[in-house]
Parts: sequence; structure tokens; C-alpha cells
Amino acid sequence: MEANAGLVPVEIPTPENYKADVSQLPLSRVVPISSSYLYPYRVVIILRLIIFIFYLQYRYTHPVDDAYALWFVSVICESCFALSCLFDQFPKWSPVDRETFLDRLALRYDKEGEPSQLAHIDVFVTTADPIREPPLVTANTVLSILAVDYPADKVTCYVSDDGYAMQTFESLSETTEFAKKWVPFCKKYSIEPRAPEFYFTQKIDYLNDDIDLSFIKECREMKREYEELKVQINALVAKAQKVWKEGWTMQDGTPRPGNNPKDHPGMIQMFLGHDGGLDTDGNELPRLVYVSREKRPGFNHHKKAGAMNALIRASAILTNGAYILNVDCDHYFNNSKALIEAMCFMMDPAYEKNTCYVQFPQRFYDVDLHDRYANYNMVFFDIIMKGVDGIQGPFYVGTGCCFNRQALYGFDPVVEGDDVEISLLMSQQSLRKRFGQCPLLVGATVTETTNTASLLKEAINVISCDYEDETEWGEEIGWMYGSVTEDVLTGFKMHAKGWISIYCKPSRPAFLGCAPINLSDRLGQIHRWSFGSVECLLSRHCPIWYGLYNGKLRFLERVAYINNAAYPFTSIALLAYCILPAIPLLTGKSISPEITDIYGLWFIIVFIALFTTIYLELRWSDVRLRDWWRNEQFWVIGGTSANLFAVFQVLFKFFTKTDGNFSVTSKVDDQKVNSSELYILKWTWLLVPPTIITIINLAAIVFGVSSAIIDGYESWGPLIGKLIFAIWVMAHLYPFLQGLLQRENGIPTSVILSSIVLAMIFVLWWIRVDPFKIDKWLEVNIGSIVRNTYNKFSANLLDFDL
Ligand SMILES: O=c1ccn([C@@H]2O[C@H](COP(=O)(O)OP(=O)(O)O[C@H]3O[C@H](CO)[C@@H](O)[C@H](O)[C@H]3O)[C@@H](O)[C@H]2O)c(=O)[nH]1
Ligand SMILES: [Mn+2]
Repeated sequence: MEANAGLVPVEIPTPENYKADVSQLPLSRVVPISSSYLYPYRVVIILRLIIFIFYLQYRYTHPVDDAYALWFVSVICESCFALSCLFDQFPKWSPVDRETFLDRLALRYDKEGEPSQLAHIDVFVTTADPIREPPLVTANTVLSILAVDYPADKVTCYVSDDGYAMQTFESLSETTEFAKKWVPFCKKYSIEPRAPEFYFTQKIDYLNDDIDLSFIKECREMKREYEELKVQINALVAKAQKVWKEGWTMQDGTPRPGNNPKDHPGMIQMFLGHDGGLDTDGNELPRLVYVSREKRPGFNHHKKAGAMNALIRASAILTNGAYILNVDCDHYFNNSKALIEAMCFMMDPAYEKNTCYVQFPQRFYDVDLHDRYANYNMVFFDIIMKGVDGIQGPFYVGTGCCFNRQALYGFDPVVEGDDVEISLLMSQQSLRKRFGQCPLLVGATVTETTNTASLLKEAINVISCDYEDETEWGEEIGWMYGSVTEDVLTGFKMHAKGWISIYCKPSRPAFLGCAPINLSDRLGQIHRWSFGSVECLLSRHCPIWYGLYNGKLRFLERVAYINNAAYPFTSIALLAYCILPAIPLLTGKSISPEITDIYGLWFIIVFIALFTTIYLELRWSDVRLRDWWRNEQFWVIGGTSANLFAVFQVLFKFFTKTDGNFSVTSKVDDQKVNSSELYILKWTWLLVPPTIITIINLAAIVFGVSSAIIDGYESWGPLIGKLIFAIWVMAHLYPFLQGLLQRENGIPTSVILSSIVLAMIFVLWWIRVDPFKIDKWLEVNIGSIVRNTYNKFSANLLDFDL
């Protein structure tokens, strides 16, 4: 008997208790990253750090006497890069992957035949400009939400229209009619994606043997109906854009009211829902709510953040979902299980209390084949974000994110053992001071039996433009104001309160959006992001010290945020470094001792360490080399243009106190437009520095090579090192040149580039050939006529100068 005491009797699971157990199992798990890559990766990170320290020490102690300034600048730049490498590297120390168990969620909260226990979710869609964001794009996103795989009475879709556009509103109304057929069709055949435009453009194999005949019939019918919807929406757009010849004037001479996006009353319209008509199968559809918040001149409307906050309040009164998922109008649900995926974290007892949001990666549907402008951002979405997910959670990136409403209200996460209702801790009065005067909103729940009409009246009240006066909206509550990248800031505040966030990457991308397709738009977007970053660094929310006193932001998470805010500053060093290698080629001076001595050795070691890290990083993250390379290129292109300007503009703004500008990225979605849009280029100041860098480096390469050939360089050794550098810079700038030079059906960049190089070689040869010989050559070949004109011309030129 004694011998048996330590043994625990094994309980054999019967089907019954097995089922009971399953409903208690965790709804997700952390999938560890393969240690065969991760451990060597960490070793290399440390090694690299040590190597870098030695390298820099060597550089500091070995100034180059005949080019002191060059040496000095390059050492400063290298120190900058080292620092930014450090900040970039350590948040990637313990990356994670995750896996969700959708079936367990269903077993727990959504059993067959029982009323669903799943939480109510409010889905927010923002649109701001009916031209740059066509109503058809928004309509598709809305349809993909209405057809989402979630109990219809537990989803509400809110569309915020900052454009106050008739065509957006009316096209939504058309869309609801189509939805009544579309949604049952999607659910009946479990089709993906549930945005019709994208469903019908993918190849459907009608010839497949197992394909259901009734499916084919219905599918064709649906397609016809959708084409009709498109025609209707296009007609609405055309009508809205029509300019009346006589002009439209009111009797008192004021312009036609109701169409001015900058000056109009608030408007809310509800569609569908349980009193809004059933679908063709007799089922209820999710409710759809159109909201256009009030706008008046003289008020700061705080752009997207302001729109989101108006939606939080309106939705609190109308439906008060426990969770809020937001998407930009172009990011449709590509995976109908996206909400369920998010709930696998949000409704899991292990995460429920302290998770502020579940962020999905941004994926895109319209990027060109070669991803010329690095729109996929794979290094960010598949490496950096997995890294921070292993610390305190991913950044909030503005779209495809499911929030805990409590976190948006600015509350702290619930700490273990702390079961007092948070709202009870605060007096009604202080709540009013923070949230504003609406009693229903302050109550935060709509428990009283109020009729829809009075609810609507209250909802209109909370979207008025003075509602936020003297409240904490945008300061401590909701989406944060004062930054063109409100998203990162909003997430940062939550992390600083001790919330954690989760990165959810289902294998079928949850959302697909639209990426800026041409160079100008892409640089404009990069500019806005880096502008927001620097702004954040200089604001009261500076990640270096914000919230240091309460210590709730974990150290490495803080490092990640600092890196995210400070990276644009490396652009100054980058600019210097892109020009530096060209200078020795042009002047014959050197930024470093000869490549052949110890310095060269150090340099090679640093590069080996760098590439080993990158290799291992790509292995554990499954990012392709090509995506990494695109990212590198855009680090240089964006760095020497958009980031550089952003840094100086924010500094300027900081000292002059002017406001930043949010220009909406175009999402005009038309295959035809897109292919030619890739070639549209608006000349802006942003393009100037990379152009100069290109010219200097091209000249340096040509000059270096031709002087070596003409003068007969003693040794090619030192020249080759410098040449490699300049070519390296040019390789990074290649997509920029493509954007700059290539026109539709035009001459390819490579041809233009090589002819420029040839022309430069010719000019150089011309200049460097003995002038006497030039004279002779002219005499012999073209004769004295040319020579005389040539002389006259140069004489005139001199006269003119005098
Ligand atoms: O006054 C405004 C301005 C913009 N928006 C909306 O904000 C969203 C984002 O604008 P977009 O021009 O598409 O910006 P992107 O560069 O594509 O957006 C990325 O970066 C932004 C921060 O800079 C985030 O807000 C976005 O979610 C993120 O997708 C769109 O739905 C707009 O309709 C408004 O609702 N009101
Ligand atoms: Mn966008």
C-alpha cells in the first residue's frame, strides 16, 4: 500500500467527461518558434553586438588624417546606425506565433441548439472622401461584414462617413437590398471571400465534377445581381458629380445645403437589424448604421480619431457591443471567421481581463507583381510584430483590430483579485467630466427600456461637434488626438496602462486592403507615418519617459516603441552615408584606411554578422529574401525622402505650432486605372534628395571607373571597395529610379540608365582628353566652320559674362 501512495489514479476519459473537459480547454496556444533557428539567432545577436563595439572602437581610434572631416562624419553615422540596430534588434528577442481553436470557442459559447453566448461586437468602418474612396469599395467591405460568420443579432456594422456624401449614403441603402440575397447565398455555400467584387474576380471552376448544379445557377444569378448593384452605385456617383449648368442656388442665395462636408448637421440612419426586414431565407441580418458626425467651421474635428470617437459614443447608446473591431473602408473581410478568431482571445478567461486588443496583420490585394514599392511590408508584419507579440503585444496599426471597449474607455486592466466594478469606483460626476454630459453614455449600458426614437436622439447628441468640449475624449479616452498616426499612439497609451495585446495571424488573411500604387502616394504615406512618429517623440507621449513612474510598460516593449518613434532620425545619417562613399571616388580622398588593412577585416566581420542575423531572421519568420530586400530598398528610398522631410517638418511644426495634415490615401479600385496608376508621378520636394543621391553616385561610379582606365590606376583594390559602396547605394535606389523614369509603354529603366551612364562616360572622356587633340579632331572631322562657330560662341559667352 505504501508503495502506491505516490501514484495518481488515471481517469480514463469517457466521451461524456471528455466533452466537458474540451469546453474548458484554452481557446488558443502559443506556438514556439523553432529553436534550431531561434537559439543560434540569439547567439548571433549577442556576437554582433560585441563585434560592433570593437568595430566602432577601432574606428574611433583610427582617424584618417588626410580626410578628417569625412572620417568624422562617417563615424558619427556608423554610431547612429549601431544605436538604431540595437533598438531594432532586441524587441525581436522572443518572437511568438499563435494558433486558435475555433471549434473550442463554439463548444464553449455557441453550442448547437442553444442561444449563442458569444459577445456582441460593433464593427466600425471609416470613409472620408467619396472620390478617393469610391462608394463601391465601402459597399464591398460592408457586404463582407454583413455576411460574416457570427450570430447576426450580435454584430452591428457602423459606417462613419466624414465626407457627408449623398452617394455614399444612398449606395449603402442599395447595398442593404442586395445584402438580403447575398448573405444567405454566402452562408449556404460557405464561400470566401464574402465581398462580391473579390469573390467574382477569382476563378470559379464551373467544370469541376463535384460542383453543385444549383450552386452554379445561383452563383450566376448572384453575379448578375451584383453587376446591377454596381450599375446603380455608379449611377449614384455620376449623379453626385454632375455639375448643374445654371448652378444651384437657394432662394436666399446660399449654396445648396446638405452637401458641404465641412459644415453640416449630424446624421444617423439605421438599416436592417431585427426590425429592418429579413433576408430571402427569412433570417435576420446584422444591423447597419450610417453615421456622419456633425461638422462646423471653427471646430477641430480630429480627422479619423475624431470620427472613431463619435462612433464609440453612438454605438455605446445604440448597441453597446463589448468589443469593437475597426477597419478602413478598403479593408474588407477576406476571412469570414475573423470575428471568431478575435473572440478566441477576447473571450478566453486567460486573456479576457487584460487584453486591450487583438491586431491582425495588414494584407493587400492590389499590389503589383513585383511589389516595387514594398507595400507588403513583410518585415514589419511578419518579423517585428511577431517580436513584440512575445513581449507585451503588437502595435495598433489603424485597421483590422478588435478592441475591448473598456480599454478604449481609458480604464486600467482588471487586476487579479480586484473584483470591484471599475465604474462604481468613480462618482457619477467625475464620469461626466471625463465622458461628457450624456446620461445614457455615462451609464455605459442601456439597461432601461428606452424606445429607439429617444435612443437615436441621444445618439445624435453625442456625435455633435461640441460634445467633447471639456471632456477627456482624445486625451485619455478613445482614439488619441494630436497625431497624424493616431493608431500607434492609441495602442501605446493602452500598453502604458498595463494592458497586453495579441497578434492574430490566421492562415487565410483576415482582411485585405488597398495599397498606394504609385511612387508619389507611397512616399506620401511613408511621410505621414514618419511624421506621426517624430511628432510622438516630441509630444507628452514620448515613449522614452511616458509612464515610467508606474512601470507598467515592459522594458523591451518600450524599446520597440522608442524605435518606432525615433527611426526617422536615422534618415539624416542615411543621407550622409549615401553621399559619402561617392566623395572619395570623385575627389580621390578616403573615408577610411585602405580596405586591405585591419579596417577591411573588421568591416567584413561586421557584414558577416549582419547577414547571418538576417539569414536566421528570415528562417524563423518565413519571410522571403525578396521581401526583405524590398524593405531594405525602401528603407533607403523612404529614408532619404519622406523620413528626412518629416523630421524637419515636425521640428518646424514643433517650434511654430502649426497643425499636421492627413491626406487620405487613394483607393480608386479599377483594374484599368491601377495598371496605369503605377506610372503616375507627381513631382514633389520629396523626390529631390534621392534624385541628387542618384546623380552623385552615378557620376562617382562613372568617374571612378573611367579615371582608372584612362589614368591607368596603380591598383584596383581601393577603387573596388569604394565602387561596391556606390553600386550598393544605387541598387537600393533602383525602384525609385523605376518610378522616376518609367512611363507606361515607355523605355525600360535599365535602358535609360545605361544610356545615361554611356553619355557620362563620353562626356568624361571628352573633358579628359587633351584639349589639343580635341581641336585637331574637330579640324580633321568637321573642319574650320565648326571651329569658328565654336570660337565665336565661346567669345560671346565671355562677352556676356563680362
Ligand atoms: O478625416 C478623416 C481622415 C481619414 N479617415 C479614414 O481613415 C482611414 C485611413 O486613411 P488612409 O488614407 O487609407 O490611410 P492609410 O495610409 O492607408 O492608413 C494607414 O495608416 C493610418 C495612420 O496614418 C491608419 O489610420 C490607417 O488605419 C492605416 O491603414 C480611411 O478609412 C479614411 O476614410 C477618416 O475617417 N476621417
Ligand atoms: Mn489604407
